[in-house]
Amino acid sequence: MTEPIASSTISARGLSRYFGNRVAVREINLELKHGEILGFLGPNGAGKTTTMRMLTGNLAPSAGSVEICGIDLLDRPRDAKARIGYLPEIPPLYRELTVNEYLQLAARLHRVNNAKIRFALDSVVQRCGLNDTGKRLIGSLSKGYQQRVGIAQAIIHDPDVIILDEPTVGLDPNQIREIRTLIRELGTERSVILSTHLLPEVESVCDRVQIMHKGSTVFSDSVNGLKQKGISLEEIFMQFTMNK
Ligand SMILES: Nc1ncnc2c1ncn2[C@@H]1O[C@H](COP(=O)(O)OP(=O)(O)OP(=O)(O)O)[C@@H](O)[C@H]1O
Repeated sequence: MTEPIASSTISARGLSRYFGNRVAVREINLELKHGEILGFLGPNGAGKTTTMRMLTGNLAPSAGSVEICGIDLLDRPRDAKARIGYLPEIPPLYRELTVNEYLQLAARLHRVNNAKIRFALDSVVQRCGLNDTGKRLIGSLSKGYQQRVGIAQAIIHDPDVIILDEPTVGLDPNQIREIRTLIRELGTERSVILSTHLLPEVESVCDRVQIMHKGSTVFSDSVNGLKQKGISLEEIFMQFTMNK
């Protein structure tokens, strides 16, 4: 089937999620284009992970819609999900597999054509700096390298949208820098949503920022726009999320 030409890679409208009577996410709108990196911020419990799980088709919304490259995620989940790569907060790694075994498995799960698996694997290994680790057990790798493997599984099927939930948590400053560089590279040709509690990370890597608080979007702007106004992200974050 010919896909519609979509200007947005990801577009969420009125996305809400209730757990029993409690509202975790309330009427979120979110839009991203090719080559944009969005910093997704909010205090603990704001609803970021719940939103990202809905955007990736891992949690059904109570209301609202999500389109990935113009494809409705609820109507055509398989086609829409083929265009999304997701690194959850706890990366879905199998410690007892080697890096190569795991990435081959990830490629199959993402339905990469058998004839293209070798190429896909070589390309993510190169891209994520995993050369020389192919035969090592994932459980024996440092946390930084495990995180690279987590990102590699998220991009092995060459998705248009990459969603990363706190990808630098627990890493040392050198590892953080390396992962940031990788995210910047990925963001030049795809759309990336980056959830993080590190505000300097957003200022250095992202084009736009969206802040959630108590389930709702409370702020959204371009990072350059903030810089031009001479306002730091920390001031904005505190203004919109403290004592409210
Ligand atoms: N499966 C669930 N059942 C009940 N409540 C849930 C469930 N998942 C999330 N919640 C609630 O939804 C709200 C939003 O949680 P969520 O994990 O999305 O926040 P978050 O912004 O990602 O937080 P953090 O920064 O701590 O990861 C919280 O009040 C949380 O307790």
